[in-house]
Amino acid sequence: MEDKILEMKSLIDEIEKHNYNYYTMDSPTISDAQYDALYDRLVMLEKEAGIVLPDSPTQRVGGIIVEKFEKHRHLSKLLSLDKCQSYEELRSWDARIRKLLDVYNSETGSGLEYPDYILEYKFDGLTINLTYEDGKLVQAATRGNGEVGEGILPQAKTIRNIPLSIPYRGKVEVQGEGLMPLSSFEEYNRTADEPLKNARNGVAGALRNLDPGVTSRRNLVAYFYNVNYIEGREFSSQLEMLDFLRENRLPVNDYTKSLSSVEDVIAEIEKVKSEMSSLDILTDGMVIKVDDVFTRNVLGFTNKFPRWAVAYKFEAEEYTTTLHSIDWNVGRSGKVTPTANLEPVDINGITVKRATLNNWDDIQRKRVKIGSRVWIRRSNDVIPEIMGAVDDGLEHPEIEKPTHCPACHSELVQDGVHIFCPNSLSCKPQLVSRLVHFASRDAMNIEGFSEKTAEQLFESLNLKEISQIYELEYDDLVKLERFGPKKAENLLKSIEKSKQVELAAFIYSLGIPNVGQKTARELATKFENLEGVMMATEEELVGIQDIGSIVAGSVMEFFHDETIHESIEKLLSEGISIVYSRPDSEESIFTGKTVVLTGTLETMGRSELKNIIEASSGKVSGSVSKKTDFVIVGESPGSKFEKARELGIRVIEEDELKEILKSSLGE
Ligand SMILES: NC(=O)c1ccc[n+]([C@@H]2O[C@H](COP(=O)([O-])OP(=O)(O)OC[C@H]3O[C@@H](n4cnc5c(N)ncnc54)[C@H](O)[C@@H]3O)[C@@H](O)[C@H]2O)c1
Ligand SMILES: [Zn+2]
Repeated sequence: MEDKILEMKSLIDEIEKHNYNYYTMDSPTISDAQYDALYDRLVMLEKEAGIVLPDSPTQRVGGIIVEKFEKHRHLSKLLSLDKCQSYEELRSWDARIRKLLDVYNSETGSGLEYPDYILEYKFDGLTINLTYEDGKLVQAATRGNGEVGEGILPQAKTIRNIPLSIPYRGKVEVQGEGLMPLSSFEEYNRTADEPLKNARNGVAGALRNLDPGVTSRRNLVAYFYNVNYIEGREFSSQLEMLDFLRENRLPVNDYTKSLSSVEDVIAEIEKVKSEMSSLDILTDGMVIKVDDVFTRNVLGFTNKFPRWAVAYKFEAEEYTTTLHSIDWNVGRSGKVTPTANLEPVDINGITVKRATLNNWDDIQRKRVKIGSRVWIRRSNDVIPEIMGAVDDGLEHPEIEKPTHCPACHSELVQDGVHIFCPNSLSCKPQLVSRLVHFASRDAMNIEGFSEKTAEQLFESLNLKEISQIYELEYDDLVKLERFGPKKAENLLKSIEKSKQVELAAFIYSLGIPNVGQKTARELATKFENLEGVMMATEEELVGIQDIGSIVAGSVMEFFHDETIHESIEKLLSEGISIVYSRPDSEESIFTGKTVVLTGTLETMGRSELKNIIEASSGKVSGSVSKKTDFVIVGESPGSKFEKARELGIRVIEEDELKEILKSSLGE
């Protein structure tokens, strides 16, 4: 008995910790199946011991409500659902209901019939409870702890199929589920700088985000399935309730099935199960509800679940396998990250041999060791993630934290939770992936520049700096292995072609940390020229829709670096010319004029200024003559400055230049 209570206490602590991670932080650290195993064990112990400790999670719904949201007390408690995972359990649930009704009938002398069941999808998203008053949407809330939820009205309003007003005038609360369609999820991840792990995290993170702009960009949908509270109206069945929802233009999923026995329910589940994977929304099972409301009232509730409904959960798409070893790899930014080598396991026809772990802290937190059995979750075709280790009671060797770079053996440095190889100048994987990124299709688009090519250039031609790509010569290339005259020529041609580049692609090619293609495009649209991006202030940056302080910080820090300025300058002097696609930015005071540059400008390189002037059809000339219209003067100018004064040519100093550029580029 003592032992049981001790185990219950430790399970309660552990489950509470997972509840917090799951419901409050939206970032579970173990799989649902693992969680359910802990939970079921606790339920079993409570049954065996006949004791329920006062703080047991089996007596409560949901998680902790965070302060940052306004609180909303639900007009009627939002419950969880009892669950079953096999048809056997489903049959006993049905038998229990029939027994309860038999007892009711014999005690009251009524002739209540065995119920019809309504089958619905079990949507796997985040519960939303909407409050309408006088036909107006006045609140939206999460389930929270069942009694009090978090007010997320501005966030919910971004969901396009939620009506802001309904015909029904009485006070009403309707319950449904917010979901991120898989198509939105894929679309989002295609361009996101920080991809979402799965659609469920996508919706929870979006609705519980203080910035409704974030919610809006995730393109969520919602489906409603319950009238939780209503004034001035009663329903006699679930079907009638669903009709009410539809009449009030609340989105109700097309799938609802009415069935008259548990065997019919099972047959129907078998049928829909096979079609589930083609749905655009996540479902993790089916919900079976007694249709008749009077019968529901007879059956009643436990403190956590209605007795008249149950969730049939599909087997989770989670698998276990053995972790053999960890590879540490160096990325473009020098970040050293772990990849696990696994005993191959088949997941829906795909053989999985490798999985990610985020960093060393993540390995510790998940208690993953060499030889552990680990849970992996397939997250929409990307390389699967390790969710945690199975506690098998065995001692396994720890995974060691690397101290030296696996590629160049430099001593590693820790920055926050990540470790980095500081040798950015000659650490091969860093350079190779930087070259590959630079040449990639969405960046400079140098056709035929593969990873293999980058490695060859690094190894055989000692190519260490990106600008050296533009100094490659036919004679160098042709003698490389796997290269012949044709291939050498083609590569040179595509290198030449890449010199005309759009601003967004050029920004992307620089590989600024946290700046993906999408952010690069936004920067290009906002600033319209490279100089603007390089000089951007924090205020200007965070003013852009999708840019927060982290990305803004990355951009500023990147351009703060003198060596970055030099390498950009080098690229431009190799003949890279940025195509400014905004047509009206071409008209400026330089249009049709001849300009001479002298001295050093603080804020931009010469080649860049030359590009800007040429983009507005101006000409840059090397010497001052009577034909010169302007002389732009920087720090320590040469004799051209004097000549300009002699000839009375208009001199533009840097401060004035900035003003001109700002106004001519339509700031
Ligand atoms: N991995 C973890 O750390 C962790 C932690 C806590 C919870 N969990 C997971 O969450 C589960 C428990 O969560 P829960 O209490 O939210 O229960 P649940 O998600 O299993 O089911 C109840 C909820 O289903 C929703 N639902 C979807 N479709 C519905 C429909 N058609 N009709 C009625 N309701 C519908 C409702 O919002 C309801 O509140 C656990 O079994 C576990 O899988 C995981
Ligand atoms: Zn290194």
